[in-house]
Amino acid sequence: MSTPQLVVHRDKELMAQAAAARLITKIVDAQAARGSASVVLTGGRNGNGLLAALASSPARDAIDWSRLDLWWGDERFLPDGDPERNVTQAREALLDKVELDPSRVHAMPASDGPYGGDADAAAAGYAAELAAAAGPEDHGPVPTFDLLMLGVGPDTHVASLFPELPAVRETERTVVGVHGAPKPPPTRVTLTLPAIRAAREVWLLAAGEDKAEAAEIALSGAGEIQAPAAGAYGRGRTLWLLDAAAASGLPRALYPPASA
Ligand SMILES: O=C(O)[C@H](O)[C@@H](O)[C@H](O)[C@H](O)COP(=O)(O)O
Repeated sequence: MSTPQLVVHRDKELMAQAAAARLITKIVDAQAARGSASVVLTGGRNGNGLLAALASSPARDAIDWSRLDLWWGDERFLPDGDPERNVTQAREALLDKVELDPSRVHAMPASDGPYGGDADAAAAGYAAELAAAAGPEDHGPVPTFDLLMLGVGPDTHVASLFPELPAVRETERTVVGVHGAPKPPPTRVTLTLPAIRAAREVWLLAAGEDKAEAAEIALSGAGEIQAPAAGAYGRGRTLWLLDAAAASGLPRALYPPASA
């Protein structure tokens, strides 16, 4: 378990730009070291804001987009192409603007896909896809992600792991269906904490006043069932990327001065 590190930026816009620059460097370094990179994307405003910032970055094409494996931390269980799906929003923000290898873009199943409207079957199918991509050197039935990003919800949820609901309590399966999520839509598919913790690095994105309480709760020793973000950590590094508004409730000693 890696102790959370915090970086605080002046505002939401700067946080998105700085996180995008950090992501470019992370991917370029992974590709230089291992020939390819594996990244798990998140949905939500902060996650999509980061992707949009990356799309407009002058350094964007330092990444070899053909050697990048993309996975998702969660997905709204809706028909393919639905504007509310995380993959739809990621395509609009970035993915349709770069030359990815389609076989390396692993979207979670849609509700009109091979599993029909069965979110639990869709989750099992995605777990099988992850297991098939895992190698002997990996930690369990998921590939070792270089980076897994998570937007933090105002209630401290990450991915579709909501406080007290069954999915955050899962200790064996890597992907589960979610029913009755408090954040619409109610039916989702999500990685579980064991899958999240297989990542080398986990970045948690929290920008905006509405995330201040969640950051304070998650970083003050709360349990992962009550505060799922508290249970999201990487094997080598856990990094919270915040803006000053989201960090406003944190003890000043917990984080360095906000960037200029
Ligand atoms: O499917 C989703 O809704 C996201 O994956 C979810 O986990 C999101 O990251 C958080 O709810 C934060 O969302 P915002 O950045 O929009 O606050």
